[in-house]
Amino acid sequence: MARLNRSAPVKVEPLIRPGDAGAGVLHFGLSAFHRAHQAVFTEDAIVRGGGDWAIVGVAPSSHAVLDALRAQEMLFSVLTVDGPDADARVVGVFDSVLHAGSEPGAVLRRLADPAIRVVTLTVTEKAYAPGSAVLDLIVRGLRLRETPLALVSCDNLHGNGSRLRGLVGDALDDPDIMALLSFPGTMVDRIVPATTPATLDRVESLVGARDEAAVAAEPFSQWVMQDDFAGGRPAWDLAGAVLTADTAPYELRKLRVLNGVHSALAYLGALAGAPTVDAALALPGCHAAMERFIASDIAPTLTELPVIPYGEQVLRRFANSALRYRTLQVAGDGSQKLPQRLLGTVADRRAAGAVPSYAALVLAAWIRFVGGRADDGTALPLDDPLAGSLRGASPSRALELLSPGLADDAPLRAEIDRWLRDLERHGAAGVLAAL
Ligand SMILES: NC(=O)c1ccc[n+]([C@@H]2O[C@H](COP(=O)([O-])OP(=O)(O)OC[C@H]3O[C@@H](n4cnc5c(N)ncnc54)[C@H](O)[C@@H]3O)[C@@H](O)[C@H]2O)c1
Ligand SMILES: O=P(O)(O)OC[C@@H](O)[C@@H](O)[C@H](O)[C@H](O)CO
Repeated sequence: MARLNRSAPVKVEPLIRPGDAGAGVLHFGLSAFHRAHQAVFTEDAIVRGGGDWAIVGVAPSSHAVLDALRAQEMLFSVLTVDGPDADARVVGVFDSVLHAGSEPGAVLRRLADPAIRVVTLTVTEKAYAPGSAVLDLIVRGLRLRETPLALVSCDNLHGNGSRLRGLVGDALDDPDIMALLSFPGTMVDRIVPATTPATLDRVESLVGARDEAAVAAEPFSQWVMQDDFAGGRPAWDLAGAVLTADTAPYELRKLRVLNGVHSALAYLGALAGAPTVDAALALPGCHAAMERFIASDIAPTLTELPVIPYGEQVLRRFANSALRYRTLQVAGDGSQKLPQRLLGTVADRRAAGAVPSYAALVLAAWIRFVGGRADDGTALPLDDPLAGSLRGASPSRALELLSPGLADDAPLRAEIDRWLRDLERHGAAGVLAAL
């Protein structure tokens, strides 16, 4: 079958074609999530509101997606999957792509280019640290900047806008340039697993061309953002994004409920041998356990938005059997993710004098997971920047690596130890079934 490109005969035409709109957004991280989320919102915004807002994508290190997009003249597909149903869309919103490692000069020129008025990022939690290569490159480019620009973190971090502002401000140390910049907070949400060969085959049959940059995603997609764009923005509101003064309540609810439960399913599921999130949720007792985790531990820490109906919706989304999100993918980088997703819940419940038992179970499952063996003895991979220290660490040391002082909380520690004994004795499936 022919490769997707601008002249390939396809069954699904893109809503816009590369070149129809000039470049206005520079995006770092050609992640699966970016392609299924911001790229789609931005294409819809251009269709409904016009403007030169096509995306220049920057790959921080890997060449794979960049090469595929270049081979396909910037076209790629998004497969929306819902149980047995699937629908494909071809997206033409990319203007061009650059490789940060081998084309840093071109990236710096784009960061200084007045046509670029928004920079977005999906660079994973671990890149938000002083000295990270991608932030260093961005700061080098910002030193050349003379016109207003918004920098928008689209990663799963609480207070992502202020976090990025702090890191950039410290590294830049230049109030005049900082005065040109804004850092709107955002809550981003669409479940987008890593692309598999089955995704590519399904896209091929629906689109009528081979697409090596395709992604699959659930139907649900949400983007809540603070309306603080120093250089203007695409008409994302016309594409369904929610513009609000304060994104914090949305971020907190999403991180603690959706991402917290996702990680719970990842660690418990991986220990029990469940390959995917939907399979973990289907383990006997698991759905009810997650409902209680949300109601008993998470909901009392969130007062501004309804939590229980949101949690029910999240569990329905996780049950989507077509997503096949691997538990091992969600389980990766736990040392970077759990502080965002779980430790706020733990801290708030401890401050209220309660011991969050389900959150303690998730911590125990993570400790057992980093130990490297599933309940049946199968080896588990550990993809984490702290892997070298975590492998072979005692429970106290693992908790200390996650957050200094966590292991010293005696009531919490007793609950984690109780779960560790239960997991050792009965396995994760046995523990869930008995809850
Ligand atoms: N997949 C989802 O369902 C989803 C949903 C909401 C938010 N997100 C956010 O998007 C991010 C990407 O997720 P994905 O599932 O698409 O993963 P992915 O593996 O497709 O993409 C990861 C991206 O991060 C970049 N990256 C990795 N390590 C980096 C580093 N140290 N410095 C700079 N860049 C780095 C990679 O180059 C790649 O572009 C997540 O970390 C998360 O914060 C993902
Ligand atoms: O993308 P990560 O690796 O930070 O986390 C894995 C998932 O929990 C996450 O991507 C969710 O699918 C997503 O946040 C849903 O919007």
